[in-house]
Amino acid sequence: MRHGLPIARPGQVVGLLGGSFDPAHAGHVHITRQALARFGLDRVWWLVSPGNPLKPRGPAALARRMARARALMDHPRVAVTDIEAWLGTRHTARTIAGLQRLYPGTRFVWLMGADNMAQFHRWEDWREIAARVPLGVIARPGDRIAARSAVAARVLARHRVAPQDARGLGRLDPPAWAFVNVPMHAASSTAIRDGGGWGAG
Ligand SMILES: Nc1ncnc2c1ncn2[C@@H]1O[C@H](COP(=O)(O)OP(=O)(O)OP(=O)(O)O)[C@@H](O)[C@H]1O
Ligand SMILES: O=C(O)c1ccc[n+]([C@@H]2O[C@H](COP(=O)([O-])O)[C@@H](O)[C@H]2O)c1
Repeated sequence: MRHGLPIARPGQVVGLLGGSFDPAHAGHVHITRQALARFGLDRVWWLVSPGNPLKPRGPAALARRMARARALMDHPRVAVTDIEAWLGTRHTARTIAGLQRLYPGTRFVWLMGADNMAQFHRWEDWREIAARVPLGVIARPGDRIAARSAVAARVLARHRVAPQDARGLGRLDPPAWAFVNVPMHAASSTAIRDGGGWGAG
């Protein structure tokens, strides 16, 4: 897959890691590897966003972010994609609806760091997202408690899957979500931008 859509075989479980990736960093690579193992995923697709609808400042050019992400994420079961630009979506609910139409036999899991779980109730149609796909939430320094006490975590409390059962997450019918307390990685795009640029990972 270079440009356009990646291939998924029917029945595969594909984790979707949406992000600004402005720029991609070692934390993204770390959580991707953790997600493959802990959530029993066959594949992970990075969805490099045209722009987070909640972030006031637009990110760097998509082509530049894609190039950086592809240079960094080198794994046979991971694809770096610009699917949202291709679909013309930037709201996750619409992206997932589009992917489910395009890949009717594929099971998707939405992946996110604990910081995004804490904000999840502010996303457009977040309840629809939780009704469409299981959610795999990964620990992030400083945000573990916020994620587990988040509005969405409370609303979805009875659908939470124990961490030891998270490997089967992709085979469950939504709503279902799991929080996994993996070894954490402190990298962040903000820190890289504040540090003066995209030179370091
Ligand atoms: N170090 C990390 N640990 C856990 N999750 C992470 C980490 N870095 C990024 N993520 C998750 O990856 C996804 C995409 O993150 P994003 O591209 O916004 O990177 P970021 O470092 O959070 O960027 P920014 O600092 O600009 O907000 C989000 O779900 C985010 O929670
Ligand atoms: O759909 C929304 O309303 C929405 C609001 C905030 C963030 N998101 C998505 O969350 C993912 C992570 O965003 P970011 O900027 O934290 O990397 C990315 O795929 C965004 O499109 C989606």
